[in-house]
Amino acid sequence: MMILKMEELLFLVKNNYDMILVVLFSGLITRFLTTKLRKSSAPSPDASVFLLSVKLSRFFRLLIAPEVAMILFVFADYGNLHLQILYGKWFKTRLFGKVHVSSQVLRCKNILTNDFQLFNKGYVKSMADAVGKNSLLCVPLESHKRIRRLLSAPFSMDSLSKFVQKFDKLVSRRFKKMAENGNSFVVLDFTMKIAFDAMCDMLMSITDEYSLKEMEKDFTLYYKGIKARERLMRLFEETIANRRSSKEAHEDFLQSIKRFVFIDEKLDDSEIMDNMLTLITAGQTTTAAAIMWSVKFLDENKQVQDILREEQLSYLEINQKGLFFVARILTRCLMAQRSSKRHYECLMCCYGSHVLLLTTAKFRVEIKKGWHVNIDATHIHYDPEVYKDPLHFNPSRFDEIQKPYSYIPFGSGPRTCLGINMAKVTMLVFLHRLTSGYTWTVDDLDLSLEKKSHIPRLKSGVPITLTSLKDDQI
Ligand code: HEM
Repeated sequence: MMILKMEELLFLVKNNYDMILVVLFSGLITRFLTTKLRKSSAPSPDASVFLLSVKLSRFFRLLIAPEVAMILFVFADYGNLHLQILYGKWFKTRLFGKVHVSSQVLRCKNILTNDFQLFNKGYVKSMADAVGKNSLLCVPLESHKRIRRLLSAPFSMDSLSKFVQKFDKLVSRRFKKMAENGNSFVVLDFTMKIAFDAMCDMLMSITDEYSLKEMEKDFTLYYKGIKARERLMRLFEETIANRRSSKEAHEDFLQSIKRFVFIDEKLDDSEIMDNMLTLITAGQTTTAAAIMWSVKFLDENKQVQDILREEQLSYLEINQKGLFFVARILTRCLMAQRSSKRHYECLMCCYGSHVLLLTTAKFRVEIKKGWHVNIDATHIHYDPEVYKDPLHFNPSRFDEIQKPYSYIPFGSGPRTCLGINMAKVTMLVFLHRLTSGYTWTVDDLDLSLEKKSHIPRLKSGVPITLTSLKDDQI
C-alpha cells in the first residue's frame, strides 16, 4: 500500500475535497445498504464497500457534471487515486460494465510496444464524437498506419526547423511586448495563445490577427462542448478548397498534403479536416500546461533557474551571429522541461486488451480479452522505486540514463505522441527565450488545481511579471 506524507495528504484533500465528500457520502449509503442486505451472510471486506462507494461517487458526479467526456478521464484518475491508496500498484475494477486494470509498474513495456498484436489503443466514444471518426485517435487499426504516415510531414526535421525559426520570432516578439508593458500576464493563457497561433501557421498558414481570434473563439467553445465543431469544419473545408484552386506555394501542412495527390496514398478531405482538429486539440493544451509547470517549478527552484539561465546565455554568446540551433540549447533546458513534465503528467493510455500475462516481482496478473488496461504514467513518474525522492524537482536526475519505460509522458511504441518533437522544440524555444532574456516574479502562489481538466493545471494559470535582463543590468 502506498504511504502518503502529511503534506501530500493535505494537498490531495485540498484539491479533491468535493470528491472526497461525495465518496464519503456514497460510502455511508453503501455501508448502510450492504449491512442491511447482508445481515447474516459472508464477510464484508472493507475493500468491496470502498470500491462500491467509489463507483457510486463516480455515478453521482456523472449525473451532475456537464462535460461527460472530460469527467470520464477525471473519474479514471480519481478512481485510480483511491484504489491506489487502498491496493498499491496494481488493481482491477469494473467500471460501466468493463473490467479495468491499472498498471503503474514498468511492465507497461509489454503493452506499449506490442504493435497492436495483443493490445489496441482505445479512446472513450465521446472523444471520437469530438474529434471526428477519421481522427488518428479513433480510426481502426487498418487506417491508423496509413493516416499516421501521411500526417507525419509537418513533423519531419525539415518542417520542424522552419517551425522553430517562426516560433522563435513569435515568442521573442510577444515576450518583448509583455515586458515593455510591464503588466502581469497568465502563463497558461499566453502559451495557449502562442501554441494555437503557431499551429494554425504550421497547418494552414493562417497568421492574421482577425482570423486567429475568430478561430480561437470557436475553439474555446469547442473545448467546452462540441457545438463549435461544425463551424471549425466549415472553415477547414473553405481553407482546403481555396488551397486547391490557388497557385501560390506555402510552407505548411496543407501544402505537403497536396503533394500526396500525385502518389497512390492520400488523405481524403474529411480525414484531413478531422486530423487538423486532432492536431490542434492534442497539441495546444498539453504543450501549454507543460510550459506553465516549467515556469512554476523554475520559480520555486531558483538555483535550477540560475543554472539554466547561465547555460542559455552562454549558448546565445556562441550564436552571436543570430544563428539559432536547437541542438545547442538542448541540455539543461530539456532537463528542466522533462523534470516538470514528469511532475504533472497524467495522460493515461487506455487499451482494449487481448490476453497477456504481465508479471512483476510481486504480482502475476492475467489480462483477459476485452479488459481495459490503463498505464498510469503519473504514478510511474512518482514511484520512489523508480525515482529517488520523486517529489523533488531535480532536472539533474536526467543526467544519468534512466531505466527503460520509466519516463513516458509521450507514451511509447506505435501510438507514441505524433507531436513529440514539435512539443519538445516548442518548450525548448520558450524556456530558452524566457530564461536568457528575462527574470520573472509569480504573482499568485495559489496551488489549487483546476477542476475537471484532464491535464493537471493550476487554477491561477501562473500569472507572472517579466523583467528584461537588460533592464536589470542598467
Ligand atoms: C507536452 C506536450 C504533449 C504531451 C505531454 C503529449 C502526450 C501524448 C500522449 C501521452 C499520447 C498518447 C501516447 C500513447 O498512447 O502511447 C499522445 C498522442 C498523440 N499526440 Fe501528443 N502530447 C503533446 C503534444 C502534442 C503535439 C504538439 C501534437 C501535435 C501537434 C500532438 C499530437 C498527438 C497525436 C496526433 C497523438 C495520437 C497518436 C496516435 O494515436 O497515433 N501531441 N500525446
